Amino acid sequence: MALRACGFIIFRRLAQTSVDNIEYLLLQTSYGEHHWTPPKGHVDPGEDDLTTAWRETQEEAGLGKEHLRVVDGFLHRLHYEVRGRQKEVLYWLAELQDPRINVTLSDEHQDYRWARLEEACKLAKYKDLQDTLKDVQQFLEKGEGLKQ
Ligand SMILES: Nc1nc2c(ncn2[C@@H]2O[C@H](COP(=O)(O)OP(=O)(O)OP(=O)(O)OP(=O)(O)OC[C@H]3O[C@@H](n4cnc5c(=O)[nH]c(N)nc54)[C@H](O)[C@@H]3O)[C@@H](O)[C@H]2O)c(=O)[nH]1
Repeated sequence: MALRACGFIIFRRLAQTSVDNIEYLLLQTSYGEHHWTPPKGHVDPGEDDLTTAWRETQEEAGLGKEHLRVVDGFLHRLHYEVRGRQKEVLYWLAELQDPRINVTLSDEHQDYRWARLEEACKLAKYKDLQDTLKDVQQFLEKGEGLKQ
C-alpha cells in the first residue's frame, strides 16, 4: 500500500493588511538527511486525513485549532517515492492567527524557520514542494484566502 501523509502549509503575515510579508513555516528533521518540510505525518489506521493534519501539526509544531485559520478551497497533493514506495502527501493551507505565537518542536525536528517564499524554496529543496509554495504565494497575492 502507498504511504500517505497529511499536514498544513502554515503561513503568517507580520502586518495583517499586507501580502508582501508572507512567511511560511518549515521544520527541519532531526533524522535522516535533515530535510525541511511543513508539518505533516503519516495517517494512522482508521484516521481521516484532516484529523491527521491537525494531529501532526499539534505534535510537531505545537499549533492547534485555536492558533490557526484554515483557508477554504486549498488542498495540494504531492506524489513522490520514498525508499521504493509511492507516497502521497496532502497539504491544506492555514494562517497563524497571531504571528507572535511560538512554535514548539518535538524530538522529530531540530529546527524551524519562518521564511519568505525565496528562502522557503531554498530550504524545501524538492521541486514539487517548491511549486506548491509558489502556488500558495500566487493564491494569496490574488487576495484569495486572506482575511483582511
Ligand atoms: N532515524 C530515522 N528515522 C526516520 C527516518 N525517516 C523517517 N523516520 C521516522 O519517521 C518518523 C516520521 O514520521 P511522520 O512524522 O509520521 O511522517 P512524515 O512526516 O511523513 O516523515 P518522513 O520523514 O518519514 O517523510 P518525508 O518528509 O516524506 O521524507 C521522506 C523522504 O522523502 C523525501 N521528501 C520529503 N519531502 C519531500 C517533498 O516534498 N517532495 C519530494 N519529492 N520528496 C520529499 C526526502 O528524500 C525524504 O528523505 C520520525 O519520527 C522517524 O522516527 C530516517 O531516515 N531516519
